[in-house]
Amino acid sequence: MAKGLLIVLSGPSGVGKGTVGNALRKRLPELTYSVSATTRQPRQGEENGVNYFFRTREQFLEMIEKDELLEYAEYVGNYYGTPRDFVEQTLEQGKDIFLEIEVQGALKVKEKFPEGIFIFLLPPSLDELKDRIRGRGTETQATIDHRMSVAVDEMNLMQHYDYAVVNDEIDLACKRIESIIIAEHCKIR
Ligand SMILES: Nc1ncnc2c1ncn2[C@@H]1O[C@H](COP(=O)(O)OP(=O)(O)OP(=O)(O)O)[C@@H](O)[C@H]1O
Ligand SMILES: Nc1nc2c(ncn2[C@@H]2O[C@H](COP(=O)(O)O)[C@@H](O)[C@H]2O)c(=O)[nH]1
Repeated sequence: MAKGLLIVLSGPSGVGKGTVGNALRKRLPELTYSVSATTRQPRQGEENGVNYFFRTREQFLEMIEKDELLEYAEYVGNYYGTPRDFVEQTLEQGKDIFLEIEVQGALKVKEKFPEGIFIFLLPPSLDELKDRIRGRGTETQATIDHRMSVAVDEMNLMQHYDYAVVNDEIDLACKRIESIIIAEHCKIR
């Protein structure tokens, strides 16, 4: 059986990865979505095992030690990582899997799965990016400033990706990503 496609959506904080990812879930229910582990505190409304597996720092370090993560990164003071078994089993079953992760982690996945599809989500402008992080109302001013300074470095790594998609409008960004996935399925490998 042919393996599924590994699709990675990445880009700076606040660009809309989660929003676009959620919209894609409705449009593409046949995709399997990876749930990450993190040491950050849950935001209001977030559920353990649905949005993230919320873990203590000790539990996360144990996952690293046991090699249970496909990749992990320390991002703005917290750890985030992709549980390995779920990704590998999904691909083996011939199903596509979708990861929504930050840039350092995406580049580590690329080293292990160069055949994956790496999509960089871009904001229409840096001012709009800042407005989106601030508008979400989940971060302190210090975290917003930190995430914005990381964002500038992250944008410089876009060249390592296969596709750049501008998230100007959620619906358009989803259509662009859907088109990429359809085209990748038609590719002669
Ligand atoms: N196309 C868009 N137009 C306007 N606002 C948007 C758009 N996409 C997302 N947003 C808004 O921007 C904010 C950030 O979006 P979201 O949380 O999805 O970003 P993210 O990239 O997942 O962030 P993080 O990496 O910090 O988790 C949210 O308030 C969301 O509603
Ligand atoms: N390298 C990884 N990055 C991840 C993973 N899961 C989520 N993320 C990214 O972290 C930042 C911050 O997320 P937030 O929920 O605190 O706003 C964001 O860019 C996520 O995409 C992961 O498993 N590995």
